[in-house]
Amino acid sequence: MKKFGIKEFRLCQRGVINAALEGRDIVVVMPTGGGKSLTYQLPAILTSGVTLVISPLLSLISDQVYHMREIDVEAVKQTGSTSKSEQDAINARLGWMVGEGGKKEINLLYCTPEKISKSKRFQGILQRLADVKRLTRIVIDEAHCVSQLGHDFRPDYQKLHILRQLFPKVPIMALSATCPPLVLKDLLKILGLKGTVSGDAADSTSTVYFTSPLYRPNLHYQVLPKPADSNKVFDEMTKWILKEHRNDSGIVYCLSKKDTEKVATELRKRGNIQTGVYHADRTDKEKEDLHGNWQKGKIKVVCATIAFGLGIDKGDVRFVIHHSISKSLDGFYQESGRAGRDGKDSDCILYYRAQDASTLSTMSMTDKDGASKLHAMLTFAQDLKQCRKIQFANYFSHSSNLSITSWSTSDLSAREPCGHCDNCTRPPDSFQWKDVTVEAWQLLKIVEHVHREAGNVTLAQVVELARSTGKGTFAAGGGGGGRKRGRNIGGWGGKEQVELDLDVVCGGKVEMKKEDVETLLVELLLKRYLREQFHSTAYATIAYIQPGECAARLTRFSDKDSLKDLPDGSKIFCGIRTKVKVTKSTTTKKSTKSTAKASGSATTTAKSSKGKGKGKAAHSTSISGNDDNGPDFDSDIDDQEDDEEMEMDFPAASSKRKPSRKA
Ligand SMILES: Nc1ncnc2c1ncn2[C@@H]1O[C@H](COP(=O)(O)OP(=O)(O)OP(=O)(O)O)[C@@H](O)[C@H]1O
Repeated sequence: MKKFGIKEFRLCQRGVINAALEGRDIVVVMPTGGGKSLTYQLPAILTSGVTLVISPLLSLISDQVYHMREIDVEAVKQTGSTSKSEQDAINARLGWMVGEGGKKEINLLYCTPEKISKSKRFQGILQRLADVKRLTRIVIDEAHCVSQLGHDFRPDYQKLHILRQLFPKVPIMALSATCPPLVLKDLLKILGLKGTVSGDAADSTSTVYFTSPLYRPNLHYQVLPKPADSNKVFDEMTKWILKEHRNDSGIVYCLSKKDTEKVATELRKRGNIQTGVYHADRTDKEKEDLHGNWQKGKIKVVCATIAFGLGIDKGDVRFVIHHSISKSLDGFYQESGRAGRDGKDSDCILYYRAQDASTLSTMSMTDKDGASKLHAMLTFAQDLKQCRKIQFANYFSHSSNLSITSWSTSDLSAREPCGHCDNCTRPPDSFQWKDVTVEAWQLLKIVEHVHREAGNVTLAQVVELARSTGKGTFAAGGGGGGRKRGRNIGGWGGKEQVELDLDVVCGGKVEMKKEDVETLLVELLLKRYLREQFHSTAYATIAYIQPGECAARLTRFSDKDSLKDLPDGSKIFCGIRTKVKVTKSTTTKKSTKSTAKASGSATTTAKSSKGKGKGKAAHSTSISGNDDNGPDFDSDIDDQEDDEEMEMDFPAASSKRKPSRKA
């Protein structure tokens, strides 16, 4: 333990290590940063022979090998990018281990799944080691990747079923941070493992299953309002970092490659913060340099897309900021979970502006269950009342069938509030739980009217219309699907600017701040009073707002006054921020004031919607994989040529797929 610099075991580490030393098949599900690596690294140096570790990413493998060598553990890697001479040297050492030995034994042999499935030569070497009982155990990191039911399916992981066939006597250890019951069942089947028993009731043949609480009390969650003006966002982010984490390491997750560059530049410019950039278009050399400089502390804050992170072994990340919401709560949990892996207090900050919902929804529309996943993320971001821990627990117990008890710790049950997230510490007068039935009715009447006139409006345009004084206009004739659908003005595709008289349509202007109207619109989308209709042009995909299946519950009323008699259960309530928010410095346990105001415009990908209203208000998003504004789903997978066969690039996995280019 001294070698690894740790004083005591965490969570179920001791149990896993003992089971590994007994040569059992094991499945370990521990949260990100829980300390899974130690559970095979320690047994690897306590037993003779080689521990084979299969890992999905080259960067993760390099990181692990680097750290092991730093503490004098004999770790090597065999991937498609390992040079021929290095491979020969490693193979020679493995050959000695099969024979008399005599040279320094290899403890840990890291490789990619491709190396196993595609290199017969490598399989042959492992076979010889197994024959003489020198292949001590096989570790499969991120093991949920074997299952198509999980969110990170990798076809080459599925081919790992050959391990049990080739090496039936070598124990297998499958590690994951996210393994819902169905994925676990699939994983056991694919890897040829027997049914599971828990660590404390382990009979001698079953697979031993260890799981740890998913709740990490050292992570302090806050959702901060994202200002409309992107310069204000940069100002506030800079101030926050300098005040709370001046010399700490952190990550800022951004939606697009372009955003990562911009955020890095602005933080450097405004606060002299040592930033680095990571996304799929960076060269291997640039990525490697960044890793090195980040580990050494020369770079403090990495501004990155989600391509950065899986398996990054840096314990002292004191904060993770999301510049925009993630596409799912699963993604957000994983990304923010890269903070505080050393167990110390760390901050997870989400900058949220309701209008970002439009950007994200166009990006998620091609994903399987994209809309429902995004809705869960939005529900989390909009919620100003319920403890973040309880929200996570509820979400994961429903979406993944994970037992609610996964969120219990020895001193806190899953249903008890954490006491330190923004919602637990929010001063009661900083937000109002407001009856907004009248405003909701007004917005629905506007959307209904536009729809009836065969018009198309985006979320931003509804906000503009609702708050306009006098008469607003919208573009009709775009095939909005209403009664007057197909209205063709001035030839093919022509559109007519139609006036909307707020007094007539909904009894006047909506008396709410812009950002509150945005928030209410998202609330109405989440509650199915509104729905989104996607429209693809040659340049972008646009999310238009239309009446949803529940709209008639309110639109059946012809005037505001009739709403007064609605029972409370039929009214619409929404959490509205009322004044300057007090944020807590979770690391220093001090209180600090955020100057954030809940106003704002999307800083994301607004493109001209070509004739849809006035370009400024139209909110649309490109989902082209080549577009620099697009999301970044690359990962540093092993795609180098192997000694015998080409290790193919991973075909697009469900959640890592680059969205198809819209022609
Ligand atoms: N018992 C312990 N005490 C203190 N620190 C520990 C302990 N075990 C592990 N760590 C540290 O915790 C950090 C995270 O460990 P590790 O990389 O193994 O997490 P993980 O579970 O593999 O996470 P991920 O799912 O992100 O890969 C590392 O910096 C590691 O050194």
